[in-house]
Amino acid sequence: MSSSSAAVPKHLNFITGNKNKLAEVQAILQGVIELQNQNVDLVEIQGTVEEVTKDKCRRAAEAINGPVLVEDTCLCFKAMNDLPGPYIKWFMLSLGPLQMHKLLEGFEDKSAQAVCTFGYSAGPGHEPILFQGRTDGKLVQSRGPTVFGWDSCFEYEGQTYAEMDKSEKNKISHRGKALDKLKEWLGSQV
Ligand SMILES: O=P(O)(O)OP(=O)(O)OP(=O)(O)OC[C@H]1O[C@@H](n2cnc3c(O)ncnc32)[C@H](O)[C@@H]1O
Ligand SMILES: [Mg+2]
Repeated sequence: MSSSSAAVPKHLNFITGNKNKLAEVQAILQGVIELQNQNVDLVEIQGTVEEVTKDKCRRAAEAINGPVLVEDTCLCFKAMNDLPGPYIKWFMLSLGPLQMHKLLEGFEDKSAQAVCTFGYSAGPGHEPILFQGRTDGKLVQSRGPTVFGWDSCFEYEGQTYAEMDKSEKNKISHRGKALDKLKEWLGSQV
């Protein structure tokens, strides 16, 4: 039997191999809930971001045999009907942040949307619950430190994510917005 209902967790076990993601999630959830981390290499299927995150969450719950939090991040270009979306990681690995803007060179519309989807499962057999945040911006030539993924080529209100202070990014970011929803859910559980 599959169920999403479960008591509110005392801590969250965030399964990710991405240190930069982990650092942001730790900063945003500080003082809200205790965060643990395990790095499990999870297969990521093809599909919509919701399908990818749910599947990732189920696999993580089975691998750990317990409650898990996972997250999948997309970068969607309007001119490309939302591609690369969940496949942005492979474009990042292949092009890197310095060449990413070339993807939209032939298009006038540089609009991009960053999408972050967290999935929480209370354990194997428990249906994942999703929390999603979206931030609109545009794809630009890299500006700022190239520390985290495509931060230096995603511009939001005149600044790239990489040019912002971390705390500033976390306030308006796709991840910050998704975690606002997770916090609201945690607060609503008794
Ligand atoms: O283990 P997981 O959590 O899956 O970590 P990952 O690095 O594989 O992450 P994703 O599958 O979600 O792929 C998203 C890609 O986008 C990058 N990314 C994620 N969040 C980002 C952010 O806030 N700013 C810039 N790049 C980001 C990340 O480095 C990946 O290349
Ligand atoms: Mg991944």
